[in-house]
Amino acid sequence: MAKPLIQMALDSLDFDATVALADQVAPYVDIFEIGTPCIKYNGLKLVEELRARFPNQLILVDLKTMDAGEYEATPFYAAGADICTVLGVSGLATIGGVINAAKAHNAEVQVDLINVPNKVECARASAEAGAQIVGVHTGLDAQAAGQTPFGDLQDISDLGLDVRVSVAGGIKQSTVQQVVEAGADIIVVGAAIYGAPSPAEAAREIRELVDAAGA
Ligand SMILES: O=C([C@H](O)CO)[C@H](O)[C@H](O)COP(=O)(O)O
Repeated sequence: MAKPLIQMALDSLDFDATVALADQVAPYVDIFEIGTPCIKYNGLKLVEELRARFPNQLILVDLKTMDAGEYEATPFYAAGADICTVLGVSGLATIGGVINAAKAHNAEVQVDLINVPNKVECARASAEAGAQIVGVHTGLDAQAAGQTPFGDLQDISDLGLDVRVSVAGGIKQSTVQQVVEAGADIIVVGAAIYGAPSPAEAAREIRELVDAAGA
């Protein structure tokens, strides 16, 4: 099994603070996620900036597309995104549109299972449609209501689909081992890094934990 990748969620609205945070944690992360509020606020310019600064990290743009898949995703791939997200609840027509846009740019698609009622069915259909990643995701609002992604992660990774499985939703140092053991290929961490007194130190700890758990 390949070592899981670490995805840092950049969830600030501030352009310069986002770039500065990315600089601090770059040695420890594999993927920069431009979070949904951040990409809505800052747009393509931030994708271009991070693409130019970080040739060694993948860039995921968390569009959470709900309609007009190909039309919405195309400029973000053209600006340098390696991965864009589309909502599982959008349906296969929209997911297929984002897959078309990704193919045209030799890039990838993540289907976000957030709030999907039948996650197993959606993950299967997304894999069959050609998505490369499915994301098990407990959003910030659901986390505030006490939910976690752990049960869903196990259900989706147990399917053994030909996709990578990403997990997001309040992952922190104490839950890294659990999600690696449950089969996560991509571990998304936001608040546990950007909310730490030293984001670089928190990212370094997460890197060590992921590498140790995946060894
Ligand atoms: O995707 C996210 C959320 O929907 C806002 O865009 C977060 O980036 C993701 O949940 C990771 O952040 P944490 O849950 O704080 O680790």
